[in-house]
Amino acid sequence: MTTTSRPYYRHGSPLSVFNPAQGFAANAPMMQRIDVGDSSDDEIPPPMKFSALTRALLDRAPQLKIVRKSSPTHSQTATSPRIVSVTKRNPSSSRHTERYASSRETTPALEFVTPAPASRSTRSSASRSASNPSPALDHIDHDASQNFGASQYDASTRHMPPSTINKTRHASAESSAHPGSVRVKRAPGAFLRGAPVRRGFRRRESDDNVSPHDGSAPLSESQSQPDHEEEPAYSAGRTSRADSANADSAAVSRHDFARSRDHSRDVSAPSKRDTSIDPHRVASRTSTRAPSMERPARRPSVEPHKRERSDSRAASNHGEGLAQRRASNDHMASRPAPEYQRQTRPTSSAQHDAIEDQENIPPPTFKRDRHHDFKYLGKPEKIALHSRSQPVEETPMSVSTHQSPRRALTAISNNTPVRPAPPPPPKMSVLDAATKTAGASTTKSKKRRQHILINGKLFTQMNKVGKGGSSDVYCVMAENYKLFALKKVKLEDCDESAMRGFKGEIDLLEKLADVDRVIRLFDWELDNEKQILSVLMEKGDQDLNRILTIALNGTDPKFDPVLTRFYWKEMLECVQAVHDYDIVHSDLKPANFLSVQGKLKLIDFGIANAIDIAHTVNVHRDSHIGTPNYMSPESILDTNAPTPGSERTSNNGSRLMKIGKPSDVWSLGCILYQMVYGRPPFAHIANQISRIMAITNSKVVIEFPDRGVGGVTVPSALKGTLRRCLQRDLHARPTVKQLLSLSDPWLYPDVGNAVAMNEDLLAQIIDKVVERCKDPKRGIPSPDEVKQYPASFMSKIREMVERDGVVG
Ligand SMILES: Nc1ncnc2c1ncn2[C@@H]1O[C@H](COP(=O)(O)OP(=O)(O)OP(=O)(O)O)[C@@H](O)[C@H]1O
Repeated sequence: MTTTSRPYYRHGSPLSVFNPAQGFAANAPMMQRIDVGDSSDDEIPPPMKFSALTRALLDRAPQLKIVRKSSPTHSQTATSPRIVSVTKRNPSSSRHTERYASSRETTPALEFVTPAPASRSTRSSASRSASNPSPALDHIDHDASQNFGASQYDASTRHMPPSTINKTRHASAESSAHPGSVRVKRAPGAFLRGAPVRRGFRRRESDDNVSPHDGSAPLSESQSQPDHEEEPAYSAGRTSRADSANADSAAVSRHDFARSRDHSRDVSAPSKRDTSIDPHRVASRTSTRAPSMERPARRPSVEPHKRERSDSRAASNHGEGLAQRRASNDHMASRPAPEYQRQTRPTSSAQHDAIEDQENIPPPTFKRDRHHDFKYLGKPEKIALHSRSQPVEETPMSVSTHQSPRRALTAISNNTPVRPAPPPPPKMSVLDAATKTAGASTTKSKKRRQHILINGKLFTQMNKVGKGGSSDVYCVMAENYKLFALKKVKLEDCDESAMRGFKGEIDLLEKLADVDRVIRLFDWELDNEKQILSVLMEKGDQDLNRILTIALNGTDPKFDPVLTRFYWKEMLECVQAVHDYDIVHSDLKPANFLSVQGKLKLIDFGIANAIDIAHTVNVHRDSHIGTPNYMSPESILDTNAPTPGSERTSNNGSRLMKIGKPSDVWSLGCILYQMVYGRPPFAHIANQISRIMAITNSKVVIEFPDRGVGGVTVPSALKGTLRRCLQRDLHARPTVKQLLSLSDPWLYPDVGNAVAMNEDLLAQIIDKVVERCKDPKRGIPSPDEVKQYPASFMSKIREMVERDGVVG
């Protein structure tokens, strides 16, 4: 799309009324707003009347050109020469050559330079001719631009290759075809009112952007960059374009035009290209733009002084403008061609004529099918509805449906109430939220990460692993990442006996430091200020109480002889280790056996003591002793039945009792009983006092059922071990050393010549003996023969076990 000054008015054309004699100047805004680029320009003008001299020259020359140069008074305006070229060979083409004078005629003969009438800025539908498949029209376009003298062009046009004009226009006109052209209604009534009636105008993107792939002539750098040149308000060298814009935004009447001109600065909407030039300015305009002007319409008018300034800027900023054009060209080239630009262009003259004929029908701007319209423009329907809701007649601005959704939304938001504020952003990042621990866990986490110094060595306190009657046990990590157990004993509530007990425990642990079956003591520290005794020990995995709880309280618990035997032997090993040091633990219970890497170890020597020569030891017990389930009768009797005046009362009032190694054996027997039957021997007695009385009362018989947990048969050897350990007579109890001996049938059932026996096997043996006795031939067996029977039967049973794997 381009604008050229055309001094020629068709005879009889409504535009002919605008001549200087009638007060209309070529540069009058109204004139600039008139776009004669419509197809009406293509009408064949009436034949010209030539003088005699002219006709003589025409007769002489094979071809004649009449060039009308602008008059001096109009030369400063954008007045272009009018070149009339007459070609003899093809008279019919005069129609076109009259519109687009060509200097490339191969045989120019004569040229008449005639003063051009008052020029008017017109918007030439050069693209139409450029898009015309006719080669003649193509070169005519080019030549026409070449013939425009420098003085006749504004500054911007001067720097632009002539083809720019054609290129700019042809793509839009051809690709968008009917809806995009400027329409000047030539209704007689409208012209009588003094101005052509603008039926509608659509400025499309294709007017400014030329797709390099739309099949037209190759684009030069300038050709593809008319945008910055065309905007008078924001870039230099846009006079031509500004004229075009003025024409685009033609008002219906002079009154309308004047109004639009008065408010041109305020109400003019920048074209879409403006956003690429200065988004801020566009945004500011958008904010003040009336709803009807939300579309980037062309300026209704451009004041003359502004155009002059644009012209001067065009000259000085040509280099900059060129760079902008290049950048814009790259940008536009990278943009996908809109759908309408990909429309099939007519290639035949018939098609071209069909397009030309469309000017005679009402412009489709106001009667176009909505869906078709926006399919054609590639715009959302919502935007189209909004845009078209603005009646053209009520605004001096041209209303176009060509607007970006962004602009439409902006305008809508300006007219809508303030939207509710969005929800506040999250106060913390996703990572913070994911890693955050809230509430008590945070406190615990901080405590876990507490650093502790024990005799100058730094440890990191971690989780708590156990809790006793007077202490808490934590897992701590040394600087070498090894884990230890730290037992923290609160001494503030402890009396002297308790303090003595803790001191005795440390002494014993230091004494048993080399004993593998005793938890190892590494270090200890007494904090007198905080009254805390810290004991750093080897860390165990879990105590036997937890192991038994899991095994006995699980689903379908069953007595497991193998596992029981294993832990029984482990416990014996631990107790044997301390008994070897003549130390009585005196508080054996499952919780004091700790599993460390599969091996049980003893902990909690708080009331343990070295034994005296009499194999008894004075043990100080206070009230904090827990459940009596594992307490031996002698320890209970001594505790519960002190004899007045006896030595069983200590100086500080605590109970004093003499207990020895047999007491630990009783306690071991209680633990074994629990493993077989699921509970200690007297745990079924709910009342605590009754339970203690039952333990000490020799008349209360301890039951040893044949079936253990889950109905599993309890081996006789196991029951034998239980019966021996749980004797109230401490002297009758076996020692730990005996329980560990290879002769123990429970711990070592297959040791020696012993074989497993059951009732079936025994019945077979008895049947054999009876049969032998009933044999009349052999008679009653002799005494010597009877003496051989045991060895004979044992041999056969072993053979049977080895052969069949089972007895019987
Ligand atoms: N070295 C250790 N490694 C792992 N856990 C331990 C360790 N020492 C103790 N525990 C856990 O802590 C619990 C209490 O320990 P301990 O019996 O020594 O404390 P206590 O205050 O003496 O208890 P009690 O009231 O029986 O005298 C144990 O049952 C065990 O689960």
